Amino acid sequence: MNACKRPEEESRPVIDLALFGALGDLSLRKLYPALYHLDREELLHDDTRVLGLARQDTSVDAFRQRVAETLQTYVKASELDRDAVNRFTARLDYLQLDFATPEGYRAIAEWRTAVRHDTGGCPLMVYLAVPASLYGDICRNLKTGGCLDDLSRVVVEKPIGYDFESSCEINDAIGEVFPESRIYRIDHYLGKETVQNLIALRFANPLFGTQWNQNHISHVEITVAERVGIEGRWGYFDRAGQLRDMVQNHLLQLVCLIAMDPPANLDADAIRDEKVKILKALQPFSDSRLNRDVVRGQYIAGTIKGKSVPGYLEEDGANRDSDTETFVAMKTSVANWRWAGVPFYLRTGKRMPEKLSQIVIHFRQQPHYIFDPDQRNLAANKLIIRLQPDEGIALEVLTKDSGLDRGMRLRRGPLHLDFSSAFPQERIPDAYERLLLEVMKGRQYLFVRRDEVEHAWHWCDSLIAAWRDMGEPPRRYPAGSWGPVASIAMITQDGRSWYEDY
Ligand SMILES: NC(=O)C1=CN([C@@H]2O[C@H](COP(=O)(O)OP(=O)(O)OC[C@H]3O[C@@H](n4cnc5c(N)ncnc54)[C@H](OP(=O)(O)O)[C@@H]3O)[C@@H](O)[C@H]2O)C=CC1
Ligand SMILES: O=C1O[C@H](COP(=O)(O)O)[C@@H](O)[C@H](O)[C@H]1O
Repeated sequence: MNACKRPEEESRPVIDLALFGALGDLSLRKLYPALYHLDREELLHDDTRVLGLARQDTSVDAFRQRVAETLQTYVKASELDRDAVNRFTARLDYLQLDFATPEGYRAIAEWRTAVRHDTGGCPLMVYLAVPASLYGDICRNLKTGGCLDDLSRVVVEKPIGYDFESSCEINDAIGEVFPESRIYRIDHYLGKETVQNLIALRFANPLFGTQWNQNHISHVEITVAERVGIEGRWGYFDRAGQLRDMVQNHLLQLVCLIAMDPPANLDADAIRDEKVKILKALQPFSDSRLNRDVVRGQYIAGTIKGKSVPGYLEEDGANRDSDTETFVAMKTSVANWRWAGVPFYLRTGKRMPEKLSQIVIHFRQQPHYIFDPDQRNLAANKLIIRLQPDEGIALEVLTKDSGLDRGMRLRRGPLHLDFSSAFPQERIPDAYERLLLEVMKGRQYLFVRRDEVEHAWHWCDSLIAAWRDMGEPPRRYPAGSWGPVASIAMITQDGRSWYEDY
Protein backbone atom coordinates (compact mmCIF):
# COMPACT_ATOMS: atom_id res chain seq x y z
CA MET A 1 0.00 0.00 0.00
CA ASN A 2 1.27 3.46 -0.78
CA ALA A 3 2.68 5.40 2.17
CA CYS A 4 2.18 8.81 0.61
CA LYS A 5 -1.46 9.45 1.43
CA ARG A 6 -2.14 12.63 3.38
CA PRO A 7 -3.17 12.02 7.02
CA GLU A 8 -6.68 13.36 6.46
CA GLU A 9 -7.21 10.67 3.84
CA GLU A 10 -6.48 7.92 6.35
CA SER A 11 -9.25 6.38 8.37
CA ARG A 12 -9.00 5.19 11.93
CA PRO A 13 -9.88 1.54 11.43
CA VAL A 14 -11.65 -0.42 14.14
CA ILE A 15 -9.27 -3.10 15.40
CA ASP A 16 -9.51 -6.03 17.79
CA LEU A 17 -6.03 -6.24 19.25
CA ALA A 18 -5.01 -9.53 20.94
CA LEU A 19 -1.84 -8.86 22.90
CA PHE A 20 0.06 -12.05 23.84
CA GLY A 21 2.52 -11.48 26.69
CA ALA A 22 0.30 -8.76 28.13
CA LEU A 23 2.14 -8.63 31.45
CA GLY A 24 5.66 -8.88 30.04
CA ASP A 25 8.35 -6.22 29.98
CA LEU A 26 7.77 -5.02 26.41
CA SER A 27 4.01 -4.66 26.87
CA LEU A 28 4.31 -2.78 30.13
CA ARG A 29 7.20 -0.51 29.19
CA LYS A 30 6.46 0.18 25.55
CA LEU A 31 3.14 -1.05 24.19
CA TYR A 32 0.62 0.35 26.69
CA PRO A 33 2.30 3.77 26.76
CA ALA A 34 2.27 3.79 22.94
CA LEU A 35 -1.39 2.76 22.76
CA TYR A 36 -2.26 5.32 25.42
CA HIS A 37 -0.64 8.10 23.38
CA LEU A 38 -2.48 7.00 20.24
CA ASP A 39 -5.73 7.03 22.17
CA ARG A 40 -5.02 10.43 23.70
CA GLU A 41 -4.31 11.86 20.27
CA GLU A 42 -7.58 10.38 19.00
CA LEU A 43 -5.85 8.03 16.62
CA LEU A 44 -7.64 4.95 17.93
CA HIS A 45 -11.17 4.32 16.76
CA ASP A 46 -13.69 4.53 19.61
CA ASP A 47 -14.60 0.88 19.06
CA THR A 48 -11.05 -0.49 19.09
CA ARG A 49 -10.62 -3.05 21.86
CA VAL A 50 -7.57 -4.72 23.39
CA LEU A 51 -7.52 -8.24 24.82
CA GLY A 52 -4.50 -8.82 27.07
CA LEU A 53 -3.43 -12.46 27.20
CA ALA A 54 -1.08 -13.90 29.81
CA ARG A 55 -0.90 -16.94 32.05
CA GLN A 56 -1.38 -15.17 35.35
CA ASP A 57 -4.72 -15.55 37.06
CA THR A 58 -5.99 -12.00 37.36
CA SER A 59 -9.28 -10.18 36.92
CA VAL A 60 -10.07 -7.61 34.23
CA ASP A 61 -10.22 -4.89 36.88
CA ALA A 62 -6.85 -5.84 38.36
CA PHE A 63 -5.37 -5.94 34.85
CA ARG A 64 -6.70 -2.46 34.04
CA GLN A 65 -5.31 -1.24 37.34
CA ARG A 66 -1.88 -2.72 36.51
CA VAL A 67 -1.86 -1.00 33.15
CA ALA A 68 -2.89 2.32 34.73
CA GLU A 69 0.04 1.95 37.16
CA THR A 70 2.46 1.20 34.36
CA LEU A 71 1.34 4.36 32.56
CA GLN A 72 2.19 6.35 35.70
CA THR A 73 5.71 4.97 35.47
CA TYR A 74 6.38 5.18 31.75
CA VAL A 75 4.42 8.20 30.54
CA LYS A 76 5.63 11.72 31.38
CA ALA A 77 3.51 13.30 34.10
CA SER A 78 2.71 16.24 31.80
CA GLU A 79 1.20 13.82 29.26
CA LEU A 80 -0.91 11.83 31.70
CA ASP A 81 -4.47 12.87 32.24
CA ARG A 82 -6.96 10.93 34.23
CA ASP A 83 -9.77 10.99 31.68
CA ALA A 84 -7.48 9.75 28.94
CA VAL A 85 -6.12 6.97 31.18
CA ASN A 86 -9.65 5.90 32.10
CA ARG A 87 -10.81 5.96 28.50
CA PHE A 88 -7.82 3.87 27.48
CA THR A 89 -8.04 1.28 30.25
CA ALA A 90 -11.77 0.87 29.56
CA ARG A 91 -10.78 -0.59 26.18
CA LEU A 92 -8.89 -3.42 27.91
CA ASP A 93 -10.03 -6.95 28.63
CA TYR A 94 -8.04 -9.86 29.98
CA LEU A 95 -7.86 -13.57 29.28
CA GLN A 96 -5.73 -16.09 31.15
CA LEU A 97 -4.18 -18.51 28.69
CA ASP A 98 -1.28 -20.93 28.35
CA PHE A 99 -0.08 -19.98 24.87
CA ALA A 100 1.66 -23.27 24.16
CA THR A 101 -1.45 -25.46 24.28
CA PRO A 102 -4.48 -25.20 21.95
CA GLU A 103 -7.03 -25.34 24.77
CA GLY A 104 -8.55 -22.00 25.52
CA TYR A 105 -7.99 -20.29 22.18
CA ARG A 106 -11.67 -20.44 21.27
CA ALA A 107 -12.20 -17.89 24.02
CA ILE A 108 -10.49 -15.31 21.81
CA ALA A 109 -13.09 -15.78 19.06
CA GLU A 110 -15.80 -15.67 21.74
CA TRP A 111 -14.38 -12.42 23.13
CA ARG A 112 -14.56 -10.88 19.68
CA THR A 113 -18.18 -11.84 19.29
CA ALA A 114 -18.97 -10.58 22.76
CA VAL A 115 -17.39 -7.13 22.22
CA ARG A 116 -19.12 -6.62 18.88
CA HIS A 117 -21.93 -8.64 17.40
CA ASP A 118 -20.69 -8.35 13.86
CA THR A 119 -16.92 -8.75 13.49
CA GLY A 120 -17.10 -8.56 9.68
CA GLY A 121 -14.65 -5.97 8.41
CA CYS A 122 -12.92 -5.55 11.76
CA PRO A 123 -9.45 -7.09 11.58
CA LEU A 124 -7.90 -9.07 14.40
CA MET A 125 -4.40 -7.74 15.08
CA VAL A 126 -2.35 -10.32 16.96
CA TYR A 127 0.72 -8.92 18.72
CA LEU A 128 3.24 -11.52 19.90
CA ALA A 129 5.17 -9.89 22.76
CA VAL A 130 6.58 -13.28 23.76
CA PRO A 131 9.78 -15.23 23.06
CA ALA A 132 10.11 -16.13 19.38
CA SER A 133 10.12 -19.85 20.26
CA LEU A 134 6.35 -19.49 20.89
CA TYR A 135 5.44 -17.76 17.60
CA GLY A 136 4.75 -20.99 15.69
CA ASP A 137 2.60 -22.57 18.43
CA ILE A 138 0.55 -19.43 18.91
CA CYS A 139 -0.14 -19.00 15.18
CA ARG A 140 -1.19 -22.65 14.81
CA ASN A 141 -3.38 -22.48 17.92
CA LEU A 142 -5.07 -19.31 16.69
CA LYS A 143 -5.89 -21.07 13.46
CA THR A 144 -7.22 -24.28 15.00
CA GLY A 145 -9.11 -22.21 17.57
CA GLY A 146 -11.05 -20.56 14.73
CA CYS A 147 -9.81 -17.09 15.65
CA LEU A 148 -8.53 -15.98 12.22
CA ASP A 149 -9.95 -14.80 8.94
CA ASP A 150 -8.59 -13.14 5.80
CA LEU A 151 -8.14 -9.79 7.52
CA SER A 152 -6.19 -11.06 10.53
CA ARG A 153 -2.60 -9.89 10.83
CA VAL A 154 0.27 -10.76 13.12
CA VAL A 155 3.01 -8.59 14.60
CA VAL A 156 6.21 -10.34 15.69
CA GLU A 157 9.14 -8.99 17.63
CA LYS A 158 12.83 -9.34 17.01
CA PRO A 159 15.11 -11.20 17.17
CA ILE A 160 13.44 -13.82 15.00
CA GLY A 161 15.40 -16.88 16.00
CA TYR A 162 18.95 -17.36 17.03
CA ASP A 163 20.53 -17.90 13.64
CA PHE A 164 19.56 -18.39 9.99
CA GLU A 165 18.27 -21.92 10.50
CA SER A 166 16.09 -21.20 13.52
CA SER A 167 14.74 -18.03 11.87
CA CYS A 168 13.68 -20.11 8.85
CA GLU A 169 11.84 -22.55 11.12
CA ILE A 170 10.02 -19.73 12.88
CA ASN A 171 9.20 -17.89 9.66
CA ASP A 172 7.95 -21.16 8.10
CA ALA A 173 5.67 -21.76 11.08
CA ILE A 174 4.22 -18.23 10.94
CA GLY A 175 3.97 -18.50 7.14
CA GLU A 176 1.83 -21.65 7.37
CA VAL A 177 -0.86 -19.52 8.99
CA PHE A 178 -0.35 -15.96 7.72
CA PRO A 179 0.64 -14.81 4.23
CA GLU A 180 3.68 -12.50 4.06
CA SER A 181 1.38 -9.56 3.31
CA ARG A 182 -0.15 -9.91 6.78
CA ILE A 183 3.06 -10.50 8.78
CA TYR A 184 4.56 -7.40 10.43
CA ARG A 185 8.11 -8.01 11.70
CA ILE A 186 8.97 -5.23 14.07
CA ASP A 187 12.30 -3.53 14.17
CA HIS A 188 11.44 -0.60 16.37
CA TYR A 189 14.37 1.44 15.04
CA LEU A 190 12.42 1.76 11.80
CA GLY A 191 9.71 3.61 13.71
CA LYS A 192 12.02 6.23 15.22
CA GLU A 193 11.38 9.75 13.97
CA THR A 194 14.92 10.47 12.80
CA VAL A 195 15.26 7.09 11.13
CA GLN A 196 12.17 8.01 9.13
CA ASN A 197 13.85 11.29 8.41
CA LEU A 198 16.78 9.51 6.83
CA ILE A 199 14.48 8.61 3.97
CA ALA A 200 13.24 12.21 3.67
CA LEU A 201 16.74 13.65 3.98
CA ARG A 202 18.25 11.38 1.35
CA PHE A 203 15.48 11.25 -1.18
CA ALA A 204 13.77 14.65 -0.85
CA ASN A 205 16.94 16.79 -0.93
CA PRO A 206 18.82 16.92 -4.23
CA LEU A 207 21.78 18.40 -2.32
CA PHE A 208 22.37 15.06 -0.60
CA GLY A 209 21.10 12.88 -3.44
CA THR A 210 23.99 13.91 -5.67
CA GLN A 211 26.66 13.58 -2.97
CA TRP A 212 25.64 10.23 -1.55
CA ASN A 213 28.33 7.93 -2.90
CA GLN A 214 31.99 6.97 -2.74
CA ASN A 215 33.05 10.00 -4.77
CA HIS A 216 31.99 12.32 -1.95
CA ILE A 217 31.76 10.24 1.22
CA SER A 218 34.93 8.92 2.84
CA HIS A 219 33.39 6.82 5.60
CA VAL A 220 30.26 6.26 7.66
CA GLU A 221 30.03 5.85 11.40
CA ILE A 222 27.13 4.42 13.41
CA THR A 223 27.09 4.43 17.21
CA VAL A 224 24.25 2.92 19.22
CA ALA A 225 25.31 3.23 22.84
CA GLU A 226 23.14 2.34 25.81
CA ARG A 227 23.65 3.33 29.40
CA VAL A 228 21.52 0.44 30.71
CA GLY A 229 22.89 -3.00 31.42
CA ILE A 230 20.89 -6.19 31.13
CA GLU A 231 17.89 -5.05 33.21
CA GLY A 232 16.72 -8.47 34.43
CA ARG A 233 16.99 -10.02 30.94
CA TRP A 234 20.19 -11.98 31.58
CA GLY A 235 18.62 -15.33 30.62
CA TYR A 236 17.63 -14.03 27.20
CA PHE A 237 20.66 -11.83 26.67
CA ASP A 238 23.33 -14.32 27.62
CA ARG A 239 22.17 -16.63 24.84
CA ALA A 240 21.92 -13.77 22.37
CA GLY A 241 24.72 -11.25 22.93
CA GLN A 242 24.97 -7.78 21.45
CA LEU A 243 25.51 -8.96 17.87
CA ARG A 244 22.20 -10.85 17.77
CA ASP A 245 20.36 -8.41 20.02
CA MET A 246 21.31 -5.17 18.25
CA VAL A 247 23.47 -5.61 15.15
CA GLN A 248 21.51 -8.33 13.32
CA ASN A 249 18.46 -6.08 13.33
CA HIS A 250 18.73 -2.41 14.36
CA LEU A 251 22.25 -1.57 13.14
CA LEU A 252 21.91 -3.48 9.87
CA GLN A 253 18.61 -1.73 9.20
CA LEU A 254 20.37 1.60 9.70
CA VAL A 255 23.14 0.51 7.31
CA CYS A 256 20.46 -0.41 4.76
CA LEU A 257 18.69 2.95 5.01
CA ILE A 258 21.97 4.83 4.60
CA ALA A 259 23.34 2.69 1.81
CA MET A 260 20.32 1.69 -0.28
CA ASP A 261 19.61 3.11 -3.72
CA PRO A 262 16.54 5.32 -4.11
CA PRO A 263 13.43 3.13 -4.25
CA ALA A 264 11.10 3.71 -7.21
CA ASN A 265 8.37 4.78 -4.78
CA LEU A 266 7.51 4.44 -1.10
CA ASP A 267 5.70 1.13 -1.42
CA ALA A 268 6.78 -1.46 1.14
CA ASP A 269 8.31 -3.81 -1.40
CA ALA A 270 10.09 -1.08 -3.34
CA ILE A 271 11.91 -0.08 -0.13
CA ARG A 272 12.52 -3.63 1.03
CA ASP A 273 13.90 -4.70 -2.36
CA GLU A 274 16.53 -1.98 -2.11
CA LYS A 275 17.39 -2.91 1.47
CA VAL A 276 17.86 -6.54 0.53
CA LYS A 277 20.38 -5.56 -2.16
CA ILE A 278 22.50 -3.92 0.54
CA LEU A 279 22.29 -6.92 2.86
CA LYS A 280 23.45 -9.12 0.00
CA ALA A 281 26.35 -6.75 -0.74
CA LEU A 282 27.62 -6.64 2.86
CA GLN A 283 31.11 -8.07 2.88
CA PRO A 284 31.88 -11.04 5.11
CA PHE A 285 34.92 -10.69 7.38
CA SER A 286 38.08 -12.41 6.28
CA ASP A 287 39.79 -14.62 8.88
CA SER A 288 43.04 -12.74 8.44
CA ARG A 289 41.45 -9.37 9.34
CA LEU A 290 38.95 -10.53 11.92
CA ASN A 291 41.08 -9.48 14.86
CA ARG A 292 41.64 -6.02 13.42
CA ASP A 293 38.19 -5.31 12.00
CA VAL A 294 35.97 -6.63 14.77
CA VAL A 295 36.15 -6.05 18.52
CA ARG A 296 33.99 -7.93 21.04
CA GLY A 297 33.71 -6.64 24.58
CA GLN A 298 32.07 -7.44 27.91
CA TYR A 299 31.64 -4.88 30.67
CA ILE A 300 33.08 -5.23 34.12
CA ALA A 301 32.02 -3.16 37.15
CA GLY A 302 32.44 0.57 36.74
CA THR A 303 30.84 3.95 37.29
CA ILE A 304 28.18 5.72 35.24
CA LYS A 305 27.24 9.31 36.08
CA GLY A 306 28.94 8.94 39.44
CA LYS A 307 27.07 5.75 40.36
CA SER A 308 28.76 2.36 40.77
CA VAL A 309 27.27 -0.36 38.60
CA PRO A 310 27.98 -4.10 38.57
CA GLY A 311 29.78 -6.00 35.84
CA TYR A 312 27.92 -8.21 33.37
CA LEU A 313 28.72 -11.34 35.39
CA GLU A 314 27.32 -9.75 38.58
CA GLU A 315 24.02 -8.55 37.05
CA ASP A 316 20.70 -9.86 38.43
CA GLY A 317 20.04 -13.30 37.03
CA ALA A 318 23.66 -13.96 36.03
CA ASN A 319 24.27 -17.58 36.90
CA ARG A 320 27.52 -18.63 35.28
CA ASP A 321 30.79 -17.52 33.83
CA SER A 322 30.10 -16.29 30.32
CA ASP A 323 31.89 -15.08 27.23
CA THR A 324 28.81 -13.37 25.77
CA GLU A 325 29.61 -9.99 24.27
CA THR A 326 27.87 -6.84 25.50
CA PHE A 327 29.76 -4.64 23.04
CA VAL A 328 30.69 -4.97 19.38
CA ALA A 329 32.62 -2.63 17.11
CA MET A 330 33.34 -3.46 13.51
CA LYS A 331 34.56 -2.10 10.26
CA THR A 332 32.52 -3.41 7.39
CA SER A 333 31.76 -2.47 3.80
CA VAL A 334 29.12 -2.64 1.12
CA ALA A 335 30.55 -4.06 -2.09
CA ASN A 336 28.77 -2.17 -4.85
CA TRP A 337 29.43 0.78 -7.18
CA ARG A 338 28.03 3.39 -4.83
CA TRP A 339 30.05 2.35 -1.78
CA ALA A 340 33.26 0.78 -3.07
CA GLY A 341 36.12 1.71 -0.72
CA VAL A 342 33.89 3.39 1.89
CA PRO A 343 34.25 1.77 5.33
CA PHE A 344 31.20 1.57 7.58
CA TYR A 345 32.33 1.67 11.22
CA LEU A 346 29.67 0.33 13.60
CA ARG A 347 29.70 0.12 17.37
CA THR A 348 27.09 -0.72 19.93
CA GLY A 349 27.29 -1.61 23.59
CA LYS A 350 25.61 -1.74 26.96
CA ARG A 351 26.71 0.23 30.02
CA MET A 352 28.32 3.01 28.07
CA PRO A 353 28.63 6.56 29.44
CA GLU A 354 25.66 7.92 27.45
CA LYS A 355 22.53 6.74 25.75
CA LEU A 356 23.34 7.84 22.26
CA SER A 357 22.33 6.67 18.80
CA GLN A 358 23.85 8.60 15.96
CA ILE A 359 25.01 8.25 12.41
CA VAL A 360 27.88 10.38 11.13
CA ILE A 361 28.48 10.69 7.40
CA HIS A 362 32.03 11.91 6.80
CA PHE A 363 32.44 13.67 3.46
CA ARG A 364 35.72 13.72 1.59
CA GLN A 365 38.07 16.66 1.67
CA GLN A 366 38.34 19.09 -1.24
CA PRO A 367 40.63 17.74 -3.98
CA HIS A 368 42.91 20.79 -3.61
CA TYR A 369 43.38 22.49 -0.25
CA ILE A 370 44.29 26.19 -0.07
CA PHE A 371 43.94 27.11 3.61
CA ASP A 372 46.29 26.95 6.60
CA PRO A 373 48.05 23.55 6.50
CA ASP A 374 47.69 23.32 10.29
CA GLN A 375 43.93 23.25 9.88
CA ARG A 376 43.82 20.52 7.31
CA ASN A 377 42.27 18.01 9.69
CA LEU A 378 39.22 20.30 10.03
CA ALA A 379 38.61 20.31 6.32
CA ALA A 380 35.77 17.92 5.69
CA ASN A 381 32.03 18.24 6.12
CA LYS A 382 30.15 15.89 8.38
CA LEU A 383 26.47 15.15 8.48
CA ILE A 384 25.36 14.09 11.94
CA ILE A 385 22.04 12.37 12.23
CA ARG A 386 21.05 12.10 15.88
CA LEU A 387 18.43 9.42 16.54
CA GLN A 388 18.34 9.80 20.31
CA PRO A 389 18.42 11.73 22.54
CA ASP A 390 17.89 15.28 21.19
CA GLU A 391 16.69 14.10 17.79
CA GLY A 392 18.03 16.27 15.03
CA ILE A 393 20.27 16.65 12.03
CA ALA A 394 23.39 18.78 11.88
CA LEU A 395 25.69 19.52 8.99
CA GLU A 396 29.16 20.53 10.09
CA VAL A 397 30.46 23.16 7.71
CA LEU A 398 33.60 25.30 7.63
CA THR A 399 33.37 29.05 7.72
CA LYS A 400 35.85 31.86 8.19
CA ASP A 401 36.77 32.67 11.75
CA SER A 402 35.51 36.20 12.41
CA GLY A 403 37.90 38.87 13.70
CA LEU A 404 40.24 41.35 12.06
CA ASP A 405 43.52 39.72 12.94
CA ARG A 406 42.84 36.09 12.04
CA GLY A 407 43.37 36.09 8.28
CA MET A 408 41.63 33.24 6.50
CA ARG A 409 41.39 31.00 9.55
CA LEU A 410 38.71 28.35 9.31
CA ARG A 411 36.31 27.30 11.98
CA ARG A 412 33.88 24.44 12.17
CA GLY A 413 30.24 25.06 13.01
CA PRO A 414 26.91 23.28 12.66
CA LEU A 415 23.94 24.05 10.46
CA HIS A 416 21.62 22.54 12.98
CA LEU A 417 18.06 21.25 12.80
CA ASP A 418 17.06 20.31 16.31
CA PHE A 419 13.55 18.87 15.96
CA SER A 420 12.32 19.87 19.40
CA SER A 421 13.37 23.53 19.06
CA ALA A 422 12.51 23.85 15.35
CA PHE A 423 9.04 22.38 15.87
CA PRO A 424 8.44 23.00 19.60
CA GLN A 425 4.71 22.34 19.50
CA GLU A 426 5.20 18.82 18.19
CA ARG A 427 5.77 15.87 20.50
CA ILE A 428 8.15 13.34 18.99
CA PRO A 429 6.21 10.08 19.09
CA ASP A 430 7.81 6.90 20.35
CA ALA A 431 8.67 4.35 17.66
CA TYR A 432 6.02 1.91 18.92
CA GLU A 433 3.24 4.48 18.46
CA ARG A 434 4.03 4.85 14.81
CA LEU A 435 4.50 1.12 14.26
CA LEU A 436 1.26 0.13 15.98
CA LEU A 437 -0.63 2.68 13.93
CA GLU A 438 0.92 1.41 10.70
CA VAL A 439 -0.19 -2.15 11.45
CA MET A 440 -3.71 -0.93 12.19
CA LYS A 441 -3.73 0.81 8.83
CA GLY A 442 -2.34 -2.28 7.12
CA ARG A 443 0.85 -0.64 5.83
CA GLN A 444 4.03 -2.68 5.79
CA TYR A 445 6.73 -0.28 4.65
CA LEU A 446 8.22 0.09 8.15
CA PHE A 447 8.36 -3.64 8.74
CA VAL A 448 10.97 -6.18 7.82
CA ARG A 449 10.37 -8.75 5.09
CA ARG A 450 11.41 -12.36 5.59
CA ASP A 451 14.32 -12.24 3.14
CA GLU A 452 15.80 -9.22 4.97
CA VAL A 453 15.84 -11.19 8.22
CA GLU A 454 17.44 -14.16 6.53
CA HIS A 455 20.20 -12.24 4.72
CA ALA A 456 21.01 -10.43 7.96
CA TRP A 457 21.30 -13.76 9.78
CA HIS A 458 23.54 -15.20 7.06
CA TRP A 459 25.98 -12.36 7.52
CA CYS A 460 25.89 -12.53 11.34
CA ASP A 461 26.17 -16.34 11.37
CA SER A 462 29.41 -16.23 9.41
CA LEU A 463 30.83 -13.73 11.86
CA ILE A 464 29.73 -15.79 14.87
CA ALA A 465 31.28 -18.92 13.33
CA ALA A 466 34.56 -17.06 12.80
CA TRP A 467 34.51 -15.88 16.43
CA ARG A 468 33.92 -19.43 17.55
CA ASP A 469 36.87 -20.70 15.51
CA MET A 470 39.09 -17.97 16.87
CA GLY A 471 38.08 -18.93 20.41
CA GLU A 472 39.08 -15.64 22.05
CA PRO A 473 37.11 -14.30 25.01
CA PRO A 474 35.64 -10.79 24.73
CA ARG A 475 37.82 -7.90 25.84
CA ARG A 476 36.76 -6.41 29.17
CA TYR A 477 35.76 -2.77 29.45
CA PRO A 478 34.71 -0.88 32.55
CA ALA A 479 31.03 0.08 32.68
CA GLY A 480 30.87 3.80 31.92
CA SER A 481 33.57 3.69 29.22
CA TRP A 482 33.20 3.72 25.44
CA GLY A 483 34.17 0.06 25.15
CA PRO A 484 37.47 -1.80 24.92
CA VAL A 485 40.51 0.26 23.94
CA ALA A 486 40.86 -2.00 20.89
CA SER A 487 37.67 -0.44 19.46
CA ILE A 488 39.42 2.93 19.40
CA ALA A 489 42.50 1.34 17.82
CA MET A 490 40.28 -0.29 15.18
CA ILE A 491 39.38 3.12 13.73
CA THR A 492 42.62 4.99 14.48
CA GLN A 493 44.57 2.40 12.49
CA ASP A 494 42.83 4.00 9.47
CA GLY A 495 43.83 7.52 10.58
CA ARG A 496 40.28 8.31 11.80
CA SER A 497 38.48 8.58 15.11
CA TRP A 498 34.99 8.08 16.49
CA TYR A 499 33.04 11.33 16.38
CA GLU A 500 32.97 12.58 19.95
CA ASP A 501 31.08 15.85 20.00
CA TYR A 502 28.31 14.43 22.19
N1 LIG B 1 11.70 -6.03 26.41
C1 LIG B 1 12.23 -5.33 25.41
O1 LIG B 1 12.71 -4.20 25.58
C2 LIG B 1 12.25 -5.90 24.05
C3 LIG B 1 11.70 -7.13 23.76
N2 LIG B 1 11.70 -7.60 22.49
C4 LIG B 1 11.08 -8.89 22.16
O2 LIG B 1 9.74 -8.86 22.62
C5 LIG B 1 9.33 -10.15 23.03
C6 LIG B 1 8.85 -10.06 24.48
O3 LIG B 1 9.94 -9.65 25.29
P1 LIG B 1 9.78 -9.26 26.82
O4 LIG B 1 8.50 -8.53 27.03
O5 LIG B 1 11.03 -8.63 27.21
O6 LIG B 1 9.69 -10.69 27.50
P2 LIG B 1 9.05 -11.05 28.90
O7 LIG B 1 9.65 -12.36 29.31
O8 LIG B 1 9.11 -9.93 29.86
O9 LIG B 1 7.53 -11.26 28.54
C7 LIG B 1 7.06 -12.39 27.87
C8 LIG B 1 5.75 -12.76 28.49
O10 LIG B 1 5.28 -13.95 27.85
C9 LIG B 1 4.72 -14.78 28.83
N3 LIG B 1 4.76 -16.19 28.45
C10 LIG B 1 5.84 -16.92 28.11
N4 LIG B 1 5.47 -18.17 27.82
C11 LIG B 1 4.12 -18.24 28.01
C12 LIG B 1 3.16 -19.25 27.87
N5 LIG B 1 3.47 -20.50 27.46
N6 LIG B 1 1.88 -18.97 28.14
C13 LIG B 1 1.53 -17.73 28.55
N7 LIG B 1 2.41 -16.71 28.71
C14 LIG B 1 3.69 -16.96 28.43
C15 LIG B 1 5.57 -14.58 30.05
O11 LIG B 1 4.76 -14.89 31.14
P3 LIG B 1 5.40 -15.28 32.58
O12 LIG B 1 5.84 -13.97 33.12
O13 LIG B 1 4.25 -15.89 33.26
O14 LIG B 1 6.53 -16.23 32.28
C16 LIG B 1 5.91 -13.08 29.98
O15 LIG B 1 5.01 -12.28 30.68
C17 LIG B 1 10.54 -11.06 22.84
O16 LIG B 1 10.44 -11.68 21.59
C18 LIG B 1 11.71 -10.08 22.85
O17 LIG B 1 12.81 -10.58 22.12
C19 LIG B 1 12.22 -6.87 21.45
C20 LIG B 1 12.78 -5.64 21.67
C21 LIG B 1 12.88 -5.06 22.99
O1 LIG C 1 15.77 -4.25 20.77
C1 LIG C 1 16.40 -3.84 21.72
O2 LIG C 1 16.55 -2.50 21.84
C2 LIG C 1 16.88 -1.92 23.09
C3 LIG C 1 17.38 -0.52 22.78
O3 LIG C 1 16.36 0.22 22.18
P1 LIG C 1 16.34 1.82 22.28
O4 LIG C 1 15.15 2.22 21.49
O5 LIG C 1 16.24 2.14 23.75
O6 LIG C 1 17.63 2.29 21.71
C4 LIG C 1 17.94 -2.73 23.83
O7 LIG C 1 18.12 -2.22 25.13
C5 LIG C 1 17.49 -4.17 23.92
O8 LIG C 1 18.52 -4.94 24.52
C6 LIG C 1 17.19 -4.73 22.56
O9 LIG C 1 16.59 -6.02 22.69
